[in-house]
Amino acid sequence: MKYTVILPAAGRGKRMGAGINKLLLELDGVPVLIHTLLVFENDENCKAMILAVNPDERDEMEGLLNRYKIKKPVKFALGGAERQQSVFNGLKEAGGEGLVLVHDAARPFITKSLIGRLAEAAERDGAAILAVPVKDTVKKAIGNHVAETIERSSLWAVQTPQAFRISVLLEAHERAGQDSFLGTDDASLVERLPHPVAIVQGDYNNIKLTTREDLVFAEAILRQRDRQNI
Ligand SMILES: Nc1ccn([C@@H]2O[C@H](COP(=O)(O)OP(=O)(O)OP(=O)(O)O)[C@@H](O)[C@H]2O)c(=O)n1
Ligand SMILES: C[C@](O)(CO)[C@H](O)COP(=O)(O)O
Repeated sequence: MKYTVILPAAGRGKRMGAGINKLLLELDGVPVLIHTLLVFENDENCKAMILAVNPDERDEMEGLLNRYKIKKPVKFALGGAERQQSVFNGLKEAGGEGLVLVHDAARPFITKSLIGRLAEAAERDGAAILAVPVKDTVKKAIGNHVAETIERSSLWAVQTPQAFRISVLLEAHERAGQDSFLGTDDASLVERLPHPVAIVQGDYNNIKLTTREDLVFAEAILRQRDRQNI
């Protein structure tokens, strides 16, 4: 099933500490942003991309799209102070019906097969997310002492893309705005409608480049893919 993908790309990469938007850092000589966009460029089910960007980075990003010959339709939306606002601004450019995916541009290791499985689930249930079982024990703290250990068997580490029927996501963002609710992912806005959200098994390689250590993992993933000719 065909979809439009919204790619929030307007963060400032504070935790990466590179002094620039981490999406402009290069992996194997190619900007992180382009690694991510090429997956959607090469997915025949992707109809169009909507990139939420910082105004001061738009020209540079547009130049990268031309340099790396991104041919699919790309619309630009205004990045917001929060990821949620960036996504909402992108959503307003997505048209009113069909399937929309929201994918962190900082997750360059997404694959067509994961996207396909996710889109199928969202087509069926109206909303679906990629997630992987948590591997560490997770605890709640009060100050720097343990308050509670969370039962791990039902915990998932959530990834993107997250996929939705456009009408569902639009209602969720509008409701969150009315309630001044700020979520760290789009699914949390849909859950509170309430609307069911399906979980689709993701991949531990589908990491979000957040801190410097992630760049080391990223280079290792690229080397592994080169060896496997992915
Ligand atoms: N106001 C924001 C914040 C984030 N993002 C995007 O949302 C994705 C996930 O955000 P995150 O990993 O937190 O990126 P940054 O906000 O750049 O990181 P930091 O919080 O360390 O500054 C990234 O592709 C980022 O560019 C965005 O479009 N608009
Ligand atoms: C959307 C997300 O990638 C799901 O894990 C995550 O919540 C984004 O968090 P960030 O702090 O905006 O990177």
